[in-house]
Amino acid sequence: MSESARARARAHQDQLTKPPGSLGRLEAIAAQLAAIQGRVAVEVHAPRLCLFAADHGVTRSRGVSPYPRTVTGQMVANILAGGAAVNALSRAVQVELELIDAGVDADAPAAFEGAALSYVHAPIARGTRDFLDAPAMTASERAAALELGEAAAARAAQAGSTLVALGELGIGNTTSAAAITAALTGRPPREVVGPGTGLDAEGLARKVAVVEAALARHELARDAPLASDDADAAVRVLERVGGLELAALVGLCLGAARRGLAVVVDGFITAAAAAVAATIEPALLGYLFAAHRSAEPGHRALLERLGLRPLLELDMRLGEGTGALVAIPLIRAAAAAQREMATFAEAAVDDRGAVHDG
Ligand SMILES: Cc1cc2ncn([C@H]3O[C@H](COP(=O)(O)O)[C@@H](O)[C@H]3O)c2cc1C
Ligand SMILES: O=C(O)c1cccnc1
Repeated sequence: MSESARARARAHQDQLTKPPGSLGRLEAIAAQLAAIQGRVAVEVHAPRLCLFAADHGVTRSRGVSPYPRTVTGQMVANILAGGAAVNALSRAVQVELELIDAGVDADAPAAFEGAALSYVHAPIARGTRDFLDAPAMTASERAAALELGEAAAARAAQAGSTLVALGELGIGNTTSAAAITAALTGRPPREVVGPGTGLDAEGLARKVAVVEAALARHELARDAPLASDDADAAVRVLERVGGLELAALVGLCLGAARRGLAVVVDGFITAAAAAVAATIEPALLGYLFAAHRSAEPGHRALLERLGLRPLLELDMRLGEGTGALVAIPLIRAAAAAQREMATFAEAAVDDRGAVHDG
């Protein structure tokens, strides 16, 4: 992060042909990009959505999602065919899409044609273990998933991207995200567990009980938040109650920030991954943009922990990176204003307080 570039960006913004501060939060976005990129003439080049998919052991018999786990693999096929929300939105906002199978419980899909995306088939396991029985993943699976995310960051940087967006797919992953949220923030499960894809009241009560049991099983339940830099504890939480796509997203966040790329967080699930990553490496915080605030209740607690104010509030609760996608045009617009506008001097526009002789 370059605090001097941030200060220069702020000073430059006050020279541009507009009343000071009149581009509102777009100015804060552009100043943050300046700090990330170390220059005033910021740009959003080749933005890319990295969408990690994986299955969750907790979906086998616990009734935590209204949808069966087979939907994860079927949605992977749908994305490869170009028919998911993430395909339509990434086309609409012109963001590159990379889909990475980090651990889907399905056979490798047949060759695909037509959809404008790249696909990486690198499953670490056929989903996690049920975290009511055992840690969701082993230490070596966790390390491999972090590495998968790190490799995605390296590919994005290699392709010239200056911004990556976080996306996830995995039936049951709002349960994993809620367990992570409770463990990191110290909030009780009933406050951070939500309906996900649409559980009824009975299902919601079951899901709260599952998260409570998982926290007790792994001795993660606590009434206080995890220290903001307790890296070992954050890794432990990830291993015990996380998911392979979540661990890969942690690796992506860390790898992207290390390479000076901005990171756009999507909804509740990606925020859980970002919060784990920021506890491992607090310097990540300066690289994060929160795209929106999901309807899922635990998202608010995570945004508070991260100190992020979401750009949008659209009552979205889909995932796949869809909320991040709709926020990228705002970030792009903020960069364009800072880079392209004329100053008062360049445009010969009188600044405030200029005195006319008559
Ligand atoms: C058809 C379909 C498409 C999706 N795309 C994203 N999700 C989202 O919902 C899932 C998490 O919710 P839960 O924890 O309630 O299962 C994840 O796959 C997430 O990406 C979807 C869910 C469904 C059903
Ligand atoms: O906020 C999210 O990311 C979310 C919420 C529900 C289901 N899938 C994703």
